[in-house]
Amino acid sequence: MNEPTSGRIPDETLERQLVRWLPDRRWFAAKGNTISAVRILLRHELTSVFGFSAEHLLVSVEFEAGPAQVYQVPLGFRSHLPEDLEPWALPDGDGNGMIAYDGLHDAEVITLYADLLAEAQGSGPVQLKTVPGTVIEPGLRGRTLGAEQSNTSVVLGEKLLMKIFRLVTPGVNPDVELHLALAGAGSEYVATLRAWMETDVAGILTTLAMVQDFEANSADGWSMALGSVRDLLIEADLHAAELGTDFAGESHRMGAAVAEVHSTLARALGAEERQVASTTVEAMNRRLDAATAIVPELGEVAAAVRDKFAEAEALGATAVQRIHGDLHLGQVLRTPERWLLIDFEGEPAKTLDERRERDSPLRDVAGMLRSFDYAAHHLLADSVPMGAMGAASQRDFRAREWAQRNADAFCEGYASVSGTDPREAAALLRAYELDKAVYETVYEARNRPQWIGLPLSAIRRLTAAPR
Ligand SMILES: Nc1ncnc2c1ncn2[C@@H]1O[C@H](COP(=O)(O)OP(=O)(O)O)[C@@H](O)[C@H]1O
Ligand SMILES: O=P(O)(O)O[C@H]1O[C@H](CO)[C@@H](O[C@H]2O[C@H](CO)[C@@H](O)[C@H](O)[C@H]2O)[C@H](O)[C@H]1O
Repeated sequence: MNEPTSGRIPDETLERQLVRWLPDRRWFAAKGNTISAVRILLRHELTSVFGFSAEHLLVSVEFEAGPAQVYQVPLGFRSHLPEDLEPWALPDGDGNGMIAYDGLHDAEVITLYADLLAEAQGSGPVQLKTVPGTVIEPGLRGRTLGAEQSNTSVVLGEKLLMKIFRLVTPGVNPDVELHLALAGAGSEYVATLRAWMETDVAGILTTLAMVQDFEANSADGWSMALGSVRDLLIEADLHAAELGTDFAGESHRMGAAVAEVHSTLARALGAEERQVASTTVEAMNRRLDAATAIVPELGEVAAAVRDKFAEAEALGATAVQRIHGDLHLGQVLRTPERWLLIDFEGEPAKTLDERRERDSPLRDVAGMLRSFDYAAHHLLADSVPMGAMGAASQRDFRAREWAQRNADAFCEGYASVSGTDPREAAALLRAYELDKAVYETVYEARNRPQWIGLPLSAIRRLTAAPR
């Protein structure tokens, strides 16, 4: 290690700064809960030279109500903060002449992680594991990848993507677990896993980050779908099928890719039959109750939603296996060759045990159908007042047509690989769509309140559908 810096910000000061800084982070998963305290669990120095240092932090965040959560907060410290890092500074800075900031927005800090990867070793309690056969060249320069989402992803030398999990749940992250299983089975439909980072949290080996090939020439499904919808809304006299940017062919291929991944996961990790009533529907009703306490508008539709959940019980038993768990258009990447699925973490709001449970592949299909609905309507949601969202305007009609056309194409693509069309289990598929839309109302209430009309309209439409 190099010469130590003059000042190290004391733990208590950093903890106080984090109480004020964390709630506004995009990746802070406990929006709506008031933080009562932040406690540093791990504070490990990665480097320290005069005027600059970097530390890897794990903090426990305690709330006025509800269980504590662990977050990962790599920090940089500088005596003078360059302008581009100012937005990432923690408030009330200048502890001991140093200013703390989010290290994952500083190329110099990110590059420290790239160096650890190249050495294929960790630093102190932070351990790195490379997949056998992986050699990572030294000197890869780091940069933050675009907008933050549930986690923070950085690109190393335009070759590797390192995703640093923010909310850390003790245990092996399903993103690493499922990527390993899929790679082991030779799946072509995921980016190749190269390494991961782990540490011990309360005696449990816990994933901190994962590293996979960066698909530089890819586009994400959400941007591609929006391009198609935008063209449709400009030319609202045309049907979706008449557009040069019709998306149905891509949706068909995407459905086929999802079915391939499901079949590989079932082969690699097993599948079984489960009763729909006592497992799936019970859990959906519990989730609806919890969501209604947060989004009061759900109270008006809760009985109708429950009726639709009950219709799914008629199926008796259904096959369950490991699935993606939070599939939407932002979780698929189109490379020049094929669609890839990314981000196998499952829904951020679920516990690790829930995310690792076997579930019906129809949950993933429903996730994508919900996403077609979002893509079709969100440009309208930004321009039309929420009260008027259901208005039968020409553009609204076209948007619905687009969502239906792509949902059908996706299901047909899925059936072309699996041999079974997901629409055959219509009641269960609808129940999963409703369950997802209920989850989305909570997600939107907490993250993007201006979008809450999207899932609420969908719930009204899905509950009005005939048996
Ligand atoms: N292997 C990859 N190559 C290129 N871009 C990727 C890759 N994996 C993810 N991305 C991009 O990074 C973004 C964040 O990835 P994701 O795994 O969804 O993170 P989060 O858990 O934060 O939602 C995605 O929207 C996608 O565009
Ligand atoms: O951060 P993640 O990608 O793990 O997922 C969370 O955020 C998503 C939004 O970024 C959210 O997805 C919802 O909005 C999408 C459009 O932005 C839409 O395509 C999805 O269908 C809709 O569910 C996702 O639910 C949430 O878990």
